[in-house]
Amino acid sequence: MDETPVVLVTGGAGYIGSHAVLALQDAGFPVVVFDNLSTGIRSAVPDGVPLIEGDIADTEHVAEVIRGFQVGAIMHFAGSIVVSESVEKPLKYYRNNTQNSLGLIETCVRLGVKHFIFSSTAAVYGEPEAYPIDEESPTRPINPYGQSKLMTEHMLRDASAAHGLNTGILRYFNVAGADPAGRAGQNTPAATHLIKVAVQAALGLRPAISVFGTDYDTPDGTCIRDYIHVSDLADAHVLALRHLVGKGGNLLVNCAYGRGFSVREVLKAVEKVIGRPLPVDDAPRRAGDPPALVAKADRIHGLLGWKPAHGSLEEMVETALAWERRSAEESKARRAS
Ligand SMILES: NC(=O)c1ccc[n+]([C@@H]2O[C@H](COP(=O)([O-])OP(=O)(O)OC[C@H]3O[C@@H](n4cnc5c(N)ncnc54)[C@H](O)[C@@H]3O)[C@@H](O)[C@H]2O)c1
Ligand SMILES: O=c1ccn([C@@H]2O[C@H](COP(=O)(O)OP(=O)(O)O[C@H]3O[C@H](CO)[C@@H](O)[C@H](O)[C@H]3O)[C@@H](O)[C@H]2O)c(=O)[nH]1
Repeated sequence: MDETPVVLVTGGAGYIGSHAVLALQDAGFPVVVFDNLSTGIRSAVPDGVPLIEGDIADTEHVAEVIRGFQVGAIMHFAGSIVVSESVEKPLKYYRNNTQNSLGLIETCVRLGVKHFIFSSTAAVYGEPEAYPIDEESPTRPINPYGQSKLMTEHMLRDASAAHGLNTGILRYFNVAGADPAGRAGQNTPAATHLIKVAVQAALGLRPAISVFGTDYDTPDGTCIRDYIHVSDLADAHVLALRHLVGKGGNLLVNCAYGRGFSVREVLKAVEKVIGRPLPVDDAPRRAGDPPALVAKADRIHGLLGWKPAHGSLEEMVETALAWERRSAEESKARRAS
């Protein structure tokens, strides 16, 4: 058994994928990144890691890379990720998240790649009837993004049963923060994520931050989410891969800490870190947003022995802020030269 197979990371030039690449490297796995750079950036891929620029829709290109690098495992991060956009452009999401995943899964089965780890999402749960949400909670997505991901989960489950593919389905809750050592962060300039937008507003890179919806049925009227630090999430991927390599089979886990913060609580944490008020305005609800998503996260601890190391909201804000500040300084220096 090859205990450290070569890992093909689709979407490895993106936010979470680039942190997973670092975690894989730190753990001694050889890595290849495959990315079309639609939202990812070249510089997010560490020196020495091959970056193959291509689209996962091009299954022959993917197959060539799998053969060429003798890939033994896939971590599939590539996808379209903005919930509200998925409501406006659902077919983009079914194409990029569902159809392109189908092509990738088929290619893996055809070429005998043994392990497949998939970036799924809390959005598969829709508007849960009970909290906290465990992995057996009903999956009834309320937006095309969540639906497009759930369909991929089903394909993986069935492909595993029929073809013996080992699968790890990781349902991420809200991912935030940046590598504490400053090696990676969230680069997407048009990112829509709350903590990213808030730290950009804190640095004056945006005029203000809007609170989308203040009339939800939650204690302060704003949406509640279970935020997870991206480096803890990246570590969970390495543990999931080791689990599949060692034991085979299938894994379905929530990736979260099991506690929720409202939008207003997050903005307060940012204000505490920067030591002054943020420019905040109240705005209408955003399409496709469920009021609350908070996980039961016992399974990931039990099955993988996962021990989060960066769980405080302050650390998520601080690392995101440090990354944003550095990126802003670097682009200022580039413009000046
Ligand atoms: N960010 C979150 O809070 C969150 C939560 C749950 C699940 N996820 C999932 O995690 C994964 C990574 O998300 P992220 O936040 O890093 O997003 P991201 O946009 O930073 O990364 C996605 C990467 O995939 C690449 N890509 C997209 N389509 C591609 C294609 N057809 N072929 C090749 N490359 C392609 C992009 O260039 C980018 O580098 C996504 O699948 C997303 O659905 C993210
Ligand atoms: O400028 C902003 C940005 C966000 N929000 C609110 O903050 C919460 C979190 O939003 P955001 O950070 O955009 O994340 P989500 O829409 O919850 O989606 C993220 O988390 C999901 C899992 O819970 C993943 O599936 C998605 O890919 C990922 O984008 C929501 O209530 C938003 O309405 C604001 O009020 N103002």
